[in-house]
This record gives sequence, C-alpha cells and structure tokens, in this order.
Amino acid sequence: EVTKSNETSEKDKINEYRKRSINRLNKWSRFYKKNPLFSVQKKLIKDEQEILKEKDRKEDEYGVFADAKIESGTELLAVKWTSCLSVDTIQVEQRDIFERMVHFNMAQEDILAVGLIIYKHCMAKETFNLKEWVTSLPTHYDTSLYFDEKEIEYLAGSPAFVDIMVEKEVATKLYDQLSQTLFKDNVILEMCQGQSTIIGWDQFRWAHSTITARKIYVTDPDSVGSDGKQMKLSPVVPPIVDYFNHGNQPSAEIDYNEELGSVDVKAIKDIKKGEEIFVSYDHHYCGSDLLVDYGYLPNQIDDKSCVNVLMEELLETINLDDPIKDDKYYLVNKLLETKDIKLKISMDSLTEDLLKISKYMSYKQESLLEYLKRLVSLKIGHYPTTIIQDKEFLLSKEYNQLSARSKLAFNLAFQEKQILSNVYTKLQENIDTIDSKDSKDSVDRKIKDEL
Ligand SMILES: C[S@@+](CC[C@H](N)C(=O)[O-])C[C@H]1O[C@@H](n2cnc3c(N)ncnc32)[C@H](O)[C@@H]1O
Repeated sequence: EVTKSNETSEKDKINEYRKRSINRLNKWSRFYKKNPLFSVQKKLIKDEQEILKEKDRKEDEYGVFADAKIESGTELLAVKWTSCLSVDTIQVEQRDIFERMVHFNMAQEDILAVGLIIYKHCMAKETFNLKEWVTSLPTHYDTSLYFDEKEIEYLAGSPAFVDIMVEKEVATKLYDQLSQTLFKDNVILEMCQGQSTIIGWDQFRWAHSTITARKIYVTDPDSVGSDGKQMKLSPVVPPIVDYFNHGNQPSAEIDYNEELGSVDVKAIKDIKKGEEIFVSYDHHYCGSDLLVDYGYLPNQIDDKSCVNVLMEELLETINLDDPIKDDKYYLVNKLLETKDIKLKISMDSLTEDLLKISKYMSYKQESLLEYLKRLVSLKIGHYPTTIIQDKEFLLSKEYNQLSARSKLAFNLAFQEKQILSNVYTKLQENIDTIDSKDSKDSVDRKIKDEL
C-alpha cells in the first residue's frame, strides 16, 4: 500500500512537472506565447491495427495534439537554441565535469548522455534550467539498448539484427570505459555525493536512449569550417519539440533557423482540432532504423517503406568467376569505412548510393535488373522463416504471449520480407517486359531481314 501511494505521488509530481515544463514554453517560444495551438497529451490508443495492443504499450507515452484548427504554413513553435539541452548548456551548468569529458575525448552525443544523468541524479533542481523537462522525461524506451538476447533473435536475417548488436556492443564498451575512468573521477563523486544512485548501466542506457530518441542536429553558430562558412552539426534536444511523434505522412516540419538560432516547427498540412500532429524524424529512415533508434515501428508498409542493405550483403553478391572480383571486394571494403552511405531498397525506388554501387557490382557479370533480383533473393534467404509461416505465427497463442519488443522485432522482419518480395516481383516484371520487347525486336528484325 505504501509503495502504491508513493508511486502515485511520484506520478503526480511528474505530471505536475510536465505541466510546468509546457508552461515554460512562454519563455522558450516566440509563437507559443501568442498562439497556444497545441498541447502535449497522453497518446490516445484507438487504432485496432496497432502492432502493439494497449496492454503492451508504455504507460507514459505522449504526443502533441492540435487544440484548434491549424492551417498549413502556421508556425507552431520556435525554441531558442540556448533553451535546448546541448553541449553548451552542460559546459555552463556542469563546468568541471564538462572539462573532464572533453579530456576523455567523448563524442558530443555521449557528453549529452552523461550530462543528462548528472542533471537527473546528482544536481539540485534549483541549479539548472531544464529541471522540469528533465523530470518529466519518460522513464523507459524500447530502443536497441533495451533488447535482450531472446528479443533480438526475432530479428534474425534483418539488418536490424546487426545494427542492434553493434549498438549494444559500442555502448557497453563505452560504459565499461567510463566506469573505470570518468565515473570514478573525484569531481563526479563529489557532485553525486549523498545520493544512493550510482551511475549504473540502467541510468546510462536510459540517458543514451533518451538522447538518441529525442535529439536533432543543428548547425553550431560557433564552429566555422575551414572554408569560412561550413558549420559543424551539433546534437541538441529541444524541449517540447521532443514530444512530437513520427508519422509517415507528417503534418508538421522541424527546421533549424540559423539566423535566429531557433528550432522551429511549422504546419505543412491543414490540421483538424484534436488531431495528433506528426513530424518526420528522417525521410531516409526505414522501419529498422525507427526500431533501432526509437523503439517504434509503423503499423503498415507502403510504397515508401524500405529495407536496409548491409555492405556484407553486397560482398556476398560477388561471383567467384568475376574477372574484376578483386576490384569489387576492394571497393566494398573501402566503403565499409564510410559512415554516411545510404543503401536502402523501397518498393518504388533505390537510394542513389545503392544504385551506383549496384551498377558497379553487376558490371561484366549480369544486367543491373538481374543483379538486383539476385541481391533481393539473397536477402530474403537470410530470414529463417517465410511470410506464410509468419502469418500463421501471428495468429498463434505463442505470439500473443511475447514481450512488446519481441513483437516489434517479429513484425519488422515480417514487414521487411513483404517489402523484399514485392520488390522481387516488380524486378521480375521489368525483366519480363524487356525480354519480351527484345524478342519481339529480334523477330521483327528477322522478318525484315528475310524480306
Ligand atoms: C521524440 S520522442 C516523441 C515523444 C514520445 N512519444 C514521448 O512520450 O516522450 C520519440 C519516441 O516517441 C515514440 N514514438 C515516436 N513516434 C511514434 C509513433 N508514431 N507511434 C508510437 N510511438 C512513437 C518512440 O517511443 C520514440 O522513442
């Protein structure tokens, strides 16, 4: 009973903080002050088609909803860069710890994660600006660092399997290193003194996931590139903007206004009163990227849904009798070191990067369409179960009893197989049309020749 009432009062406190955090919009936003067109509310769960039924959903799941009719083009919110959680806020509010982090050569995203832990567990609320925001953050995510081995198994064959393994390994390594060094540092120990919370893996993965799922990148006004204008991108978490959910058909857009140094949100469609307002986290994101970074998967696939291609899968397509196989191995291995290459197949297109590489990979071996068909069928072969088996499993009692993350993982693999098999059929249709055109041409030519 005592625990229960403690839990309720904790919840009340968080709700109170969330309300206050929203009220602080008056300070943060140019438009909200004149124009409170929306509010952050508990997400309504109505859709029967949802992959996760109500019982599987997190309790504290929020979204942004229109409080009035909003016309396309309306500016909804503008949060100043200085009001975001950023490396700069940490530099000012956690000066000594910041210096240690710079000394350890940490990536900006990791500085934000450690800074967030210190705010949440070690600093008195009165001493930092983002206190309401920090207190009202959700306590749990379904992102990669939360997947256990059994849950990952449902991703077998999917590129997300590799992505999650890599993410977990990198984060665990970083956590181990920091536990041996930074977290033992006197400055941190002093700051967090008297608190029972030590910086454990649970705190670390929560902070890491919070940054991954809520950050956006802005150009840092202080970092001018060597050419005098190119500016470095910095991760920041803008309060309130971080409550917008992702939608495939977004009704608002997040933009960084370099001149004013603010993160702006603008309606890009007419929005009805009461409707949830969605933004697009990244139009390049496939289902697997959303699952890995955000712990969320769209309900259904459409023509734009895509599947990632791993460099390793490209290596598999190189034939042993290929006269330029060594060059191809060399190219793919070189590309493996490059981070920003987007290899994605969707039902209606390929990314430019994948198209370019595929042209090269098929060179001297087969037509581009034949090559792509082979790549797609190779990918389909990586999954241990077929679409038909998956459909049966979805109706079983066993499926119903899975954890929420296992369900997401299973559905991702199922969606990817459907996308790939649709792409396979389209490629085959294209090959058939070309073949039949070719043979018609040659029949025509033959007749012409005879005449
Ligand atoms: C930027 S936050 C958005 C606010 C979040 N719903 C909350 O309550 O804090 C990103 C997280 O929201 C969730 N999310 C985003 N888009 C979603 C959607 N369309 N449906 C369900 N959850 C979504 C995921 O859990 C993701 O990690």
